[in-house]
Amino acid sequence: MSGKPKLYYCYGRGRMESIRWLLAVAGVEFEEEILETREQFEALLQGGALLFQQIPMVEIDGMKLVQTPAILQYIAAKYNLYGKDLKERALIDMYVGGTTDLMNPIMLYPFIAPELQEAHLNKIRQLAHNRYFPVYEKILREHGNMYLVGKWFTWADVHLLEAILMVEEKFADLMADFPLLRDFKARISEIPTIKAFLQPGSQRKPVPDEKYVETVRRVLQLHHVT
Ligand SMILES: N[C@@H](CCC(=O)N[C@@H](CS)C(=O)NCC(=O)O)C(=O)O
Repeated sequence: MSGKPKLYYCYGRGRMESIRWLLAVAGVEFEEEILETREQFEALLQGGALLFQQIPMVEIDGMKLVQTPAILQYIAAKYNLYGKDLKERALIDMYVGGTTDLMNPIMLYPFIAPELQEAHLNKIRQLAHNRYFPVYEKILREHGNMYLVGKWFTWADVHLLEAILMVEEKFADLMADFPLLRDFKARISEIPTIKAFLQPGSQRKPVPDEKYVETVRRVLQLHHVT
């Protein structure tokens, strides 16, 4: 055992990507076991490693953690990215809740039936433009700080950056209406660990493609997601 956290997931973003982001931004090196076959997944199941028969799973500090929010909260708290007190923590949870609700339909998009994809994409655009991004723009304006919460960057900032990048990949023009979010993105992308994670060759995963979708379906035996 190397002592590094070990991440169990398919080769792709999905629910694991925010965990990769948070570890990378905290400057924590991690290993990955890439699941490509149903047999690998079943071996984990049979070994009792997956509490609810689901991934992501992360081995860290002698634990086998599942449930993405629990994993993220543990990492955020351990590496001082979870605010200075309970009130800051509540704000961080609330803001991460919003970015999660925006990222979930983007994460689901590659699994949507082709005839439903256009409507799904329109819905994502509406959510980003009319519901979530105006809120984060307002928070940055009113907080008057470089970051969303307190005086230092937190998990909420990391999650917002990930959400902005995911939305931009789908709608390159959308950020035009959100100048503070554009500034935020430019500033936070200069934080050294973030800059490194954004470079080619990092453990950041690419935009989902057909191969990723096929692998997830094979490993998880998922047939229909609509
Ligand atoms: N609430 C869980 C949901 C995990 C989840 O749905 N994982 C999917 C893959 S991303 C999975 O393992 N699906 C297989 C199944 O539910 O049987 C979390 O937040 O981690």
